[in-house]
Amino acid sequence: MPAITVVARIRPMADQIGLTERLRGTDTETLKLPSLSSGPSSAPASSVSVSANTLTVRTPASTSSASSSFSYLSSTIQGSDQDATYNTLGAPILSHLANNKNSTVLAYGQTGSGKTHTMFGPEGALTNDAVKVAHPNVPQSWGIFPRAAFFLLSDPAVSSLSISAIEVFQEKTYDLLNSRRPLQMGTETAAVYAPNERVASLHGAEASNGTHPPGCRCGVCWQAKKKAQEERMARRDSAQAAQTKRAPSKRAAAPTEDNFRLIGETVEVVGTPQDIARVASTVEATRIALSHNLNDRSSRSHAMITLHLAKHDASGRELKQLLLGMVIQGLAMKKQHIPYRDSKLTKLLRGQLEGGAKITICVCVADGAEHAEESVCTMRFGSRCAAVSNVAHEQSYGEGGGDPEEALNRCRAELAELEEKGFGETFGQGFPESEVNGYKRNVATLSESKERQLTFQRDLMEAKARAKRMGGGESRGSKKIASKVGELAAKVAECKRDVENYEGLVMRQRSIKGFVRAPNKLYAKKLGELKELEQRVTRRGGGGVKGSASAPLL
Ligand SMILES: Nc1ncnc2c1ncn2[C@@H]1O[C@H](COP(=O)(O)OP(=O)(O)OP(=O)(O)O)[C@@H](O)[C@H]1O
Repeated sequence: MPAITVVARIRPMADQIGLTERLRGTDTETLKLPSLSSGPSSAPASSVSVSANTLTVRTPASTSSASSSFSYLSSTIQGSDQDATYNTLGAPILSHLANNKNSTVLAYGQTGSGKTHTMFGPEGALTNDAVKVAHPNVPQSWGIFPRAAFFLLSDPAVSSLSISAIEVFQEKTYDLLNSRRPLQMGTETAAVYAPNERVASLHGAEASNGTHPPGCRCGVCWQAKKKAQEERMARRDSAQAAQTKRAPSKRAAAPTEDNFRLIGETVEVVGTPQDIARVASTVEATRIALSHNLNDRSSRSHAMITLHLAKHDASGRELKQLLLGMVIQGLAMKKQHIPYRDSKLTKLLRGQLEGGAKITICVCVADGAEHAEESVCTMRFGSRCAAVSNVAHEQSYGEGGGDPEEALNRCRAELAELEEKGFGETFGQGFPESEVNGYKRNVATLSESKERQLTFQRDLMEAKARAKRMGGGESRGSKKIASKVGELAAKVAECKRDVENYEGLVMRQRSIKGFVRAPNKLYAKKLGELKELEQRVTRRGGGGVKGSASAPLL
């Protein structure tokens, strides 16, 4: 039985939902739409169709003549109905939680494909007014996260509910419920805030200078809105404190149970639908404010919201978690490589992807010719998820039975952790910062190039195996796979050259007397293990992807 259920949500075409889409990285140009048909029609063409649970993406003739069909889905959600979306994605996972299992819903897709809409709802939906109007029901426009929280609140078996929310951006983690304060990955018991780390800066200017129109969605205005909201909350809290003559903080005291605070993030207790709206809109506002101000953010920022619930049952207090994640697909993998395998995101998700947790992945695709290529990438990611079966992850390095690629991912993650703790290489005094940074960049590029090489090597192995199964010949399919094999072989060769170049550079820099100081012994040992594992994986051609429920997915 598959460990992961994959559902597709199709965002209607931009003109059907009153959306003006923009070219990535610019605020001014609108998207140029490649035509799916050779006809003169200027209307944007639909690129996604669904029949039963098979989803077909038609790619524009300019880039490819083929259409791709995917039939691994357990269901599909079309249109804007949030009730239907919750019934398909949220409700089953809540019943799993009721059986005392941790659960995860992950929305994955390109920017603008509807992840936030699915998880939170449309912008501006998370308000007290919406709660009032819908009372006693859940606001119709709300997405899965606030809805799940709403239903958990009304579950008599749930004795307390709290929420934490973090962002993973460029391999750093931030607290979305505490002004995006940097967090450090910690052990379950030793979670701490990262000291002396700068928060990625927002607009320097004062917000709301009177020149912005009402309803303006720029980063400055979002920041101002968030600040005003926080001030309102603080005023409300102190008014309540005066009434009850006791400390009113909505912030929960640090829970004693270790697994409540995996990385030291803020955990807010929620007790009413209004609390849910407040917390959810704070998370949304913090994310959106950032998206206007950090150029590269939209291709690299992921959010994870966790609902922590405590239940009283016969065996005492039970703690369960529902993780709701939004993972942005890196701009069509070919444009930039994001080394997900050893990433923070993977590390954070790993716990959820193991041991009986129910996982539902919602692959989000946007209808429209301009999104077709990205949609195919997203659907391919979904197919990798759907193929995952439950596999134990306990094998340790070097044991004959362990998957070396998985061991490699684990080893990389552990090295990163040691590095964060300051156990890695240090630098001699008197060397300019630019030189040290240049060295670090080279090391990072080297590691990325190795990762790319392994990825392409594995894809090449798979393509070769497929070519062999097809038996060659002149059919269109055979020719296509043969050309894919050639393409991948060229990429592997290119990566190999990069690896050699950067290895040379790094070695030269390391040989400068006094520049690099030896790392801590533990780090050095781990580095040795890493090299050995890299060789093992390279020897077997990148390893297999089958069966891993953690790192290889992301
Ligand atoms: N099913 C839908 N029905 C109506 N509108 C939708 C739907 N899905 C998305 N939208 C709208 O499309 C726009 C982009 O969607 P959304 O912000 O959810 O994308 P996203 O995947 O979260 O993007 P990003 O990764 O950049 O944060 C929003 O205005 C959203 O409300």
